[in-house]
Amino acid sequence: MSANSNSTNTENHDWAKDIDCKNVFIHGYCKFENKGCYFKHPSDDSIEKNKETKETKSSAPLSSGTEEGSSIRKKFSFEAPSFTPSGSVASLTNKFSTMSPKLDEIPTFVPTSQQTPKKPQQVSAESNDYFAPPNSMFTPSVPSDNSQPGLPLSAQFPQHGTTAPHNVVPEMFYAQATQYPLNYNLYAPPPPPHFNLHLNPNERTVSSFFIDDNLRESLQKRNEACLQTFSNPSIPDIVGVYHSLVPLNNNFDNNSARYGAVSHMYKATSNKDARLYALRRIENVNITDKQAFKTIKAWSSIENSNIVKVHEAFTTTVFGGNSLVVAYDFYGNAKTLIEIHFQNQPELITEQHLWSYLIQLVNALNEVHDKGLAVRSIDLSKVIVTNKNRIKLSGCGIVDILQHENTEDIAQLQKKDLELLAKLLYDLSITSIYGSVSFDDKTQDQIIDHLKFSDDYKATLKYLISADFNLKEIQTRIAPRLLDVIDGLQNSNDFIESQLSTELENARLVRLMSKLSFLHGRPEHEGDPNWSESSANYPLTLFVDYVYHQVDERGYPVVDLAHVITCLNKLDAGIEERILLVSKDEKNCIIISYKELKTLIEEGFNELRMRKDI
Ligand SMILES: Nc1ncnc2c1ncn2[C@@H]1O[C@H](COP(=O)(O)OP(=O)(O)OP(=O)(O)O)[C@@H](O)[C@H]1O
Repeated sequence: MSANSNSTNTENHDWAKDIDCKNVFIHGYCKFENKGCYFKHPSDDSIEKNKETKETKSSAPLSSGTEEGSSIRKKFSFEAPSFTPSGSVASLTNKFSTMSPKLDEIPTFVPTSQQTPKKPQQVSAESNDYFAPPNSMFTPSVPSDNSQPGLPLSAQFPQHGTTAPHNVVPEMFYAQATQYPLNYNLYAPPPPPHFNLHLNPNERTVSSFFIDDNLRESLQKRNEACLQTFSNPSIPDIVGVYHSLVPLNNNFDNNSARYGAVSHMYKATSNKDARLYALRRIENVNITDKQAFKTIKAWSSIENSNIVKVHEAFTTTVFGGNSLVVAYDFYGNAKTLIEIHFQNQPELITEQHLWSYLIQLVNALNEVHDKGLAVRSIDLSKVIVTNKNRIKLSGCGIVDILQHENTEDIAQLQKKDLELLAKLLYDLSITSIYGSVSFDDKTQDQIIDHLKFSDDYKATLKYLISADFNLKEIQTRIAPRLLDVIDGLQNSNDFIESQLSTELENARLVRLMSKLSFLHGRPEHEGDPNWSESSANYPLTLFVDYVYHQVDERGYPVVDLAHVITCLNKLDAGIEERILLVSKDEKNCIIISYKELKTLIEEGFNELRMRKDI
């Protein structure tokens, strides 16, 4: 019964004639119209019009090809830019139409996967009509400056976590819902800290059982970089004892010639020990004198945490023309200081960074100079960052080979190292005031005065650029700061160790779960008296139900990871605690300790392994 029609005919209802009928608003029509409802109804004409519109909308599928579909998508593209099931677009549209539809007129929601797949159109950066299947890695984006035609594949195709170039045909992503290695972007980030549950001291969240998200992501990226493969006819299959070369240069400016010749970096696998190595190749160098390699032995004997270890150097013609190749330790996903602090999304340089870099570089130089060598290539592009704030000199030994005829005194070369160190620190420091201070007509000392760092740091930097310092003196100067760096390193070490210990537990549990899975539910155990309800092994079946198959009082599955992990931990430890195991039909009931269960598993698993020998 319409609320609107409750009034009697004797009353004057003129006051209602300009007020829209709520039935039309709620149901789309008023069944009391012309039957006593005094409120305003839309004219018959407009109802017909609306009906027609609704029918067209619900019958025409909103495919990417229809004009209507694309106009609707454009209209709402800022709300749902990536993936909008057509049904929900239609219902949104209906919501915005003058007249709301009846419930049964709202088009049914059809998930995209059930529709006949349509060939996606070429995506252009100008268009907002993105197609991004759920779980895909494809994120439409404005092209990155690096994406140029003609570049090697690795440069053109997005790495995980980076944006895709705009001219990618999404077809290839269409078929790739699942990929290996995993797309770590699919891991949901933890909620903001203020959403965290207030836990009692004895309670833990599920994430606390596993490795920290950021650490896991960075390790995965590193593994992914190690597993990366590349195939291109321009790269030889085998170089010396190395094969499976993958170019590492993100910078395709072949004119950059820091060694006076064009250089390339590759990841490669050694045929000798199957380990990964970083090969630096210098193009077009003709070295015939064996004496050129005389320092390589000394370089390869250096083992320092701030120097990338040198392994060997040789010349080759497999790239076409003469090339010098030097093999180094490989660090997955390492970035140069330029890449970290000047490119893409540059990391802001803080005083903490600068002290830490200075201390690490002094450590590296100390070792090199003690061995009677000089680095001769300290440059922002020749220092790699292998972990947070952890840097290493990456191009050692090359200049010695390329300039073997240079007869300069080693003391002179070592002094130049110090100048290069000072220049590197100065270049990094002044980036913090780029744009805010004009460098014209200013001496380096005056520019340093503008830095927003501590007086201590500014004084040290001025001392470094005075070009009149030696390594021992600088070591004394930076000594007080060493404690901060050591503190940071120890904290990071403790953190990583604690994370490692959580993974250690997981590995233990995986072993245990594997043993359980080997035993439980084996088809050949069906009808086997050793696994019947009266057998000694029966508690294992009940235990698996107890751990994984519990239901709550309403019959819903209990999905409680904490329960699973607690039970498995107790089982692995084989403690004396006893549990009550009840069969599904509640007819059997067993009280058993974790210790006894553990013995059953061990015996069952050993028996399984022995079976083939019998
Ligand atoms: N030992 C290594 N292990 C892993 N990656 C490395 C190693 N040495 C360098 N890289 C990486 O290889 C890439 C190219 O290094 P390279 O030194 O050629 O830098 P660049 O900026 O291209 O220098 P240049 O302009 O001299 O070519 C960088 O991303 C760098 O982080």
